[in-house]
Amino acid sequence: MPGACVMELANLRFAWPRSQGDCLNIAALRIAAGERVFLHGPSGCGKSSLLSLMAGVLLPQEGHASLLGQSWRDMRVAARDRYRVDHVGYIFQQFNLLPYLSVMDNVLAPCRFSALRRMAAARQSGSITCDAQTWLDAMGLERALWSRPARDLSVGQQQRVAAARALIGRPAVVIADEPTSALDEDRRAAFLQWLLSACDEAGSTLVFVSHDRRIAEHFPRQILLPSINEAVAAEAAPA
Ligand SMILES: Nc1ncnc2c1ncn2[C@@H]1O[C@H](COP(=O)(O)OP(=O)(O)OP(=O)(O)O)[C@@H](O)[C@H]1O
Repeated sequence: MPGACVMELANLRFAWPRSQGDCLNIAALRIAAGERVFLHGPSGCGKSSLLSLMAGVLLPQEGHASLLGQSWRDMRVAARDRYRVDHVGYIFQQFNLLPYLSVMDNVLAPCRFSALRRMAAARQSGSITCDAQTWLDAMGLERALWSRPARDLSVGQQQRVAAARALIGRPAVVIADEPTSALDEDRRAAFLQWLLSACDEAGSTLVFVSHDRRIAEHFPRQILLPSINEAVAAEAAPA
């Protein structure tokens, strides 16, 4: 049984400033609570732009994008930023860790900005530090690394820290933009298993972007974002 609607896009049109045409033109897309969604398509088709619209980083020129029933357009910039950190854990392709901060402090960062995440983390695990430990353990990150600056870690280790940071405080949605592109095949498979299990544990909906169709089989729902000329998001048959 699909859960309540977490994300909704309707009659959405988005164009980058000074671009020739529309980047995205999506009639309808709904993502339900607890879904595992694999979003794919060729380079430049608009996957990262779509994630930014889902997370309220960008606003469409036309149509509607909402998270948990709240339209991004109805919020001012500061309110959008707060709402995003409250409800979205974002894993970036380049991790975006603060290199001079420890692994633990990087993971705790969302709790510094979001009272909601802070309270959820403390309620679930007893303290925000214990919640950070939960997710670092869930992502298989060795304890000896937790006090090290993020810049000392390997690419694969940094990506796991980024995932733990996304999961702390159990946000409604985890968005992952090409999180495995810098990992070799073994590390990619392990990262994916850790992330899927951790999202189950957190009860977070997962929207995962990748070029790599081999990953698709791990996701019950796959969405193909065709080239911008076709300008329609279509549900793809399972790979
Ligand atoms: N900041 C920007 N300003 C102007 N145009 C942009 C900007 N970011 C992306 N675009 C354009 O929007 C289109 C979609 O880009 P986007 O990064 O969303 O695609 P993508 O599917 O994620 O690509 P990739 O798989 O290569 O990461 C591209 O034509 C790109 O050149």
